[in-house]
Amino acid sequence: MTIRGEMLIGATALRGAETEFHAIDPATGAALEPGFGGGGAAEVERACALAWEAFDLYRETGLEARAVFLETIAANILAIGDELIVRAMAESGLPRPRLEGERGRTVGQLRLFARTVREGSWLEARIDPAQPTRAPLPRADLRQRHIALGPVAVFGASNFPLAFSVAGGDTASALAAGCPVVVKAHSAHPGTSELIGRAVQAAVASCGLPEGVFSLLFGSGSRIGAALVADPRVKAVGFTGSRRGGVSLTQVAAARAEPIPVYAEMSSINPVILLSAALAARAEALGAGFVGSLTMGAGQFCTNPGLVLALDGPDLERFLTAAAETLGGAAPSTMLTPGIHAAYVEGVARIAANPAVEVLARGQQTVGPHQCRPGLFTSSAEAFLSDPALHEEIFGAASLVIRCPDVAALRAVLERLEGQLTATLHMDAADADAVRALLPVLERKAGRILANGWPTGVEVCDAMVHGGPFPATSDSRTTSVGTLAIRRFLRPVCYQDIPDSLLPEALRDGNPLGLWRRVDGVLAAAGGVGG
Ligand SMILES: NC(=O)C1=CN([C@@H]2O[C@H](COP(=O)(O)OP(=O)(O)OC[C@H]3O[C@@H](n4cnc5c(N)ncnc54)[C@H](OP(=O)(O)O)[C@@H]3O)[C@@H](O)[C@H]2O)C=CC1
Ligand SMILES: O=C(O)CCC(=O)C(=O)O
Repeated sequence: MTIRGEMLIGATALRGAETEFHAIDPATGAALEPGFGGGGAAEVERACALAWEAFDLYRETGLEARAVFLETIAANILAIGDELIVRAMAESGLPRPRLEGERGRTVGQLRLFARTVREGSWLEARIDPAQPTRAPLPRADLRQRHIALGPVAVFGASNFPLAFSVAGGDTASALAAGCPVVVKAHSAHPGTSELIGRAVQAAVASCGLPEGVFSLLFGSGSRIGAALVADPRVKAVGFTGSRRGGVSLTQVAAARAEPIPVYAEMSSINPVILLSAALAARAEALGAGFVGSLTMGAGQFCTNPGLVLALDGPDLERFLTAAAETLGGAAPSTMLTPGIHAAYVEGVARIAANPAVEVLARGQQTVGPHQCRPGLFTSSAEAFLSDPALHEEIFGAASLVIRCPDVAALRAVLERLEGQLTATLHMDAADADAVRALLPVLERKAGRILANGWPTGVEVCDAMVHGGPFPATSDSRTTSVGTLAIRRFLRPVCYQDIPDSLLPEALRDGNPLGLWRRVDGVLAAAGGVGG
């Protein structure tokens, strides 16, 4: 497939007339061909108009047809072959095995949403049959299902050019819900975006769907991205990226005549708590395991363990010695973009210059442009509690270990944290009482609580929560990974006394779709109301 530097608007491909830009290979700093033309107001208008035109038709596609569409996107992505991996490597600096794994995750995610669509429980069909003889007042026939919100704007993430980008989790869940999608591609990987975008566009055509189900725009976030979020036909937003970008988009969305939800995944330092018995039993192994998680992918995961908390003492020293030794041998690795690299260098310099912080270890010296040299720092609970600068995420392989004098200080540090995607406990049986005391705090702070593991590497499944209170996300009630993500793009509608022949199939007598439905308070696969 040739990368042409073109945006995809419905069934057409066109070159934007705004400022031309190139992807940069972060491993060399060289500009990659071809150039991409940024889009402008006309392309936003066209993409949104087509999406709106497609909406009513697409949201009522049968469950089987929609599932086949998602599976076709997955097949088309695989059919691109190695060209996709080669281009993504050049645009992101990420290594081949990581990108091959990410492609598998992307395709698996689309197939998982196909299964979810077919199964249909996300429609949450509820039926409260009429009670005409109820006293003192009769009850009407009331039936509820969920419908798609409307066209969704998706912002591709820099750190997952496949799994959180053009056909990533936000797009898969929005399409599964019945929402057309307009993607604002991340400017760091436009070639990868075009390849994937063409795979989606081809699936729209071969599945006979309205062309506006999918469009892909290039250009500046603050112009074309903000214009997309402001467009009245867009009804929700999915975003993964910086706190500043995410907050800015929530403000654009809130300032609209009709405010809309923004599901922005932004910033998290993912505290890891080393409890005393676990630390005593395996401090060295924990130190090595921690550095493995910290340095994976140059630390460019929003689940990266950026903060470690433990009681001060000899066992923590053992952990720190092992971690420092492992980290000291860690090779530098290329970061995603010159901008992300510059932000990392600046963040590390800032924390290293903090008088309350000790530099415990740095990784091997860098040998090429835009490389991340890992860093491990320590400080005290007292310093952490009094200096909000120590709470800030440094995107990359840098982490801060806080020495806590006692459990009360550890708890105070946790209480002071902002919202998190994850919180990790390393514990043994003898730590159970401490865990019991900390769990209520962790539940308030984080979307996912782990025991004896590391937070990087998110499973895509039904039970996953990849979310959390602000600033981990802008809306803690949901997740951006896993099948529950579909809920972000749905809303309930209740049908009162609507004749059976006019009801959506999901709610008709006889249960023609064979759905799990709550009928008169009882959840059942079939049964009640004639089905
Ligand atoms: N939470 C997480 O998982 C991640 C966090 N980050 C953090 O973000 C920093 C920068 O990384 P990056 O990936 O470029 O993230 P950004 O938030 O800068 O960009 C993400 C996307 O949003 C767009 N955008 C940014 N700001 C705005 C805005 N004000 N209005 C509308 N659209 C906007 C960008 O457009 P454009 O193409 O113009 O840049 C891009 O498409 C990192 O150093 C890191 O701190 C990064 C990746 C993931
Ligand atoms: O750790 C993962 O697999 C996912 C992390 C993530 O969502 C992110 O970095 O944006």
